[in-house]
Amino acid sequence: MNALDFISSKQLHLGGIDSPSWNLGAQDTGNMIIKATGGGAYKYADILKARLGVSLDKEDEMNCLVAGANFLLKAIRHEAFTHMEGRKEFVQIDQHDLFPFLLVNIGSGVSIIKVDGEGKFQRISGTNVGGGTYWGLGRLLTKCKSFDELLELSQKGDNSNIDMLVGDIYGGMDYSKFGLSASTIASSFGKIISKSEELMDYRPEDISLSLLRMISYNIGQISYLNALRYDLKRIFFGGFFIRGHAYTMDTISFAVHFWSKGQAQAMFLRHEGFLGALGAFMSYEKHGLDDLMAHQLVERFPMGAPYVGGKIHGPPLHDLNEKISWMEKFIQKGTEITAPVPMAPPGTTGMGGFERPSSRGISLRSDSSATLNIGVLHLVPSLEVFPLLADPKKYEPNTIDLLDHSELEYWFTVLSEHMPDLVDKAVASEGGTDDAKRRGEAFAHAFSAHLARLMEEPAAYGKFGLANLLELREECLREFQFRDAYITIKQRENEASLAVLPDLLLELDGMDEEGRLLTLIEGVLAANIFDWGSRACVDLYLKGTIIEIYRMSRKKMHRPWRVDDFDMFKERMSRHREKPSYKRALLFVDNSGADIVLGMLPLARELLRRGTEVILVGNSLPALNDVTANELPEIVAEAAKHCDILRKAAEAGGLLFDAMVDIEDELKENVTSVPLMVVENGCGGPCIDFRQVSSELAAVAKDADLIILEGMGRALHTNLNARFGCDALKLAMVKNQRLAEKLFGGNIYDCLCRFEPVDKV
Ligand SMILES: CC(C)(COP(=O)(O)O)[C@@H](O)C(=O)NCCC(=O)O
Ligand SMILES: [Mn+2]
Repeated sequence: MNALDFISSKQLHLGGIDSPSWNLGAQDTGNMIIKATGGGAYKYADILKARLGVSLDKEDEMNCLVAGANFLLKAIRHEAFTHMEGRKEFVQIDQHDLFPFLLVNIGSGVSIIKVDGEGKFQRISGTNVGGGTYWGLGRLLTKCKSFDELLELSQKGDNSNIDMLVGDIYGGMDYSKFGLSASTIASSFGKIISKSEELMDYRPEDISLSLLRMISYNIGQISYLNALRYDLKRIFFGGFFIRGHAYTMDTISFAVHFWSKGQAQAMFLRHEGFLGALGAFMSYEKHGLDDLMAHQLVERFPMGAPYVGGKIHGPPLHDLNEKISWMEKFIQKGTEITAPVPMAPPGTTGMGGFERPSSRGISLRSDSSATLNIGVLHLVPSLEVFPLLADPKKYEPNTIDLLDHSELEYWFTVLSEHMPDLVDKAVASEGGTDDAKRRGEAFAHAFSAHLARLMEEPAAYGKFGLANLLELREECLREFQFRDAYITIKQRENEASLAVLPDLLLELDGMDEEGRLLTLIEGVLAANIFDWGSRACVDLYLKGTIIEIYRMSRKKMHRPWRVDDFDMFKERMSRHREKPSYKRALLFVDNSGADIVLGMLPLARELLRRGTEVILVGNSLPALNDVTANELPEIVAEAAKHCDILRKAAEAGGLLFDAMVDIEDELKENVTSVPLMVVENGCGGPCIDFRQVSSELAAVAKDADLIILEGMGRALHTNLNARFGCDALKLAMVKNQRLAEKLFGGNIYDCLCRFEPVDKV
């Protein structure tokens, strides 16, 4: 009822109060049909019609379940995971090798479905002993008021008080001939028959645990036997009974593992609670979602649910303050529900039965109470897999695995400590108004709540690497309408760097080719120090001007660098004297200011001078002080004022169309240069995931034979281990002590110049 009031008050069924139908005041819902499935589609049809005027179009439950599962497994990265002894491990299913599989839906009863393809499935078996049995018997035998309460209770139980164990029969010994340990359950609830106690004499915790184990093992066993019948290796479990409950998943996994002797694997789905609803949604005709691919979907984790694509769906709010206070309440709520569920002290779960599935600590808690781990899927049809990845299936962008708790803890601290400075910059970027301050505070709350959630459960958002975490921070800023937190800093640094560019170019032009190439690479590495995302660098900026820091950084460029493939690169660059070494180079640029102006642009100029087409690849959206693709043409235009090579190339690449009004006619006629172009990468964070890049980038990449990745985000945090189908040069200064130690046994400010030719030089 509350939900209906809520929907109706905000007219959500009409698309929200800011939809055109709301503005027109015409709330004609006469023809509005919503696809629905399951028992609820029957139960709530009348009331939905009466309250909202919406009719339900009922879809077959089994069809929907299968369609939902197929969609998730094909379209969502790392949708499936295993859960053994409290450890969640994500599994990447190859969408071309998905079928056949067994889908076990555990609702009140259990359906066991063999899925052979899209719309091709068979209900091969089932059992009437399911979630309803657990809840029904549990309610009778304990005083629990809810299913979740019953589950929570089981975590504090000891089933050896209820179940008859092998050890009870054999005087505490194993029945080793059949591999049955003393703690194996011989008979669920069997111990009760030999005692005279009444129900009230048994602990509800123990009863709940025995029940849960009895039912979960039974389902696991029946499922495995069915998998065996059809020679299926993969079993996916879903349905109301599981609802992300770690202990239930462990028990089922254990049963499948035990009976199959490790041959079959129980898997679970991150979004399993949505199978039916998704399937019903998929049944709309012509929604164009049939051929969705994982690379076109971006999962985001907004904290302020009412912000969707910058629009606010919520009660009629009059000004931003109201939105923020609403949001703050929501965030408050979000933080509360991330508080860990109190756990039973270790050892009290004296489990018998199959060897005790030992879930570790807080991972026993149910995910179902935490709403923050469900992302919002954004369809971005223009995203594509980068065509130059050597093997997209093997590609893993993140170098650091945040599922490693010590890593997560470290980065949690780094990002938390960086928050005050980031909020300062963000607030200043929006004029430092009271409104900006409030949003700054709300942003800090939201991002902290995400961090807390992940600390509590590292796998809460699926397979989440450092790149995702850094992007999440940018998404949070955008969610609170900070368009570009470092805009002023970026502009200031661009100006200062452009002012000294002519001198640098003059110096470079006085060098021979070999010396120049080295100076240029040194220049890129040195200028990569301008990184407002690094704590150490931000501290440095308090001590000197941009140019002073740049000079100091240049002076410290002693070779050999920590990773130093320069000679190999130099050799490759001078291989063909008569024709260009490379036809087309993609330069993945990083920071604004000296980094782009005094580092990457001069390197681009060198490549152009040697006859290589250059494409500068910039971020689609701002992230820290990274230069965006939008900002690049203006920077190039300014630089081109001091340099013929850049000017001609930029003209050839169509970059100077508006910017250069004062080009002389003779120059215009004499466009013989190879082009310099700019494309966006499709990213909104400081790293790059090559499984999802802009189609524009994918298109120009097809003819590229060199890629240069610059900066920590793009060449270290991500892609350090990535292999490409063309030559790759990875350039970065390591601006973090721990990372330098961990990756290279080195120190902060060490440099990486890694050259990875496809054919060895
Ligand atoms: C956010 C960054 C990846 C940006 O580095 P960049 O790509 O600009 O070289 C980097 O600054 C970083 O990892 N910072 C956090 C670690 C620290 O403050 O030491
Ligand atoms: Mn950067």
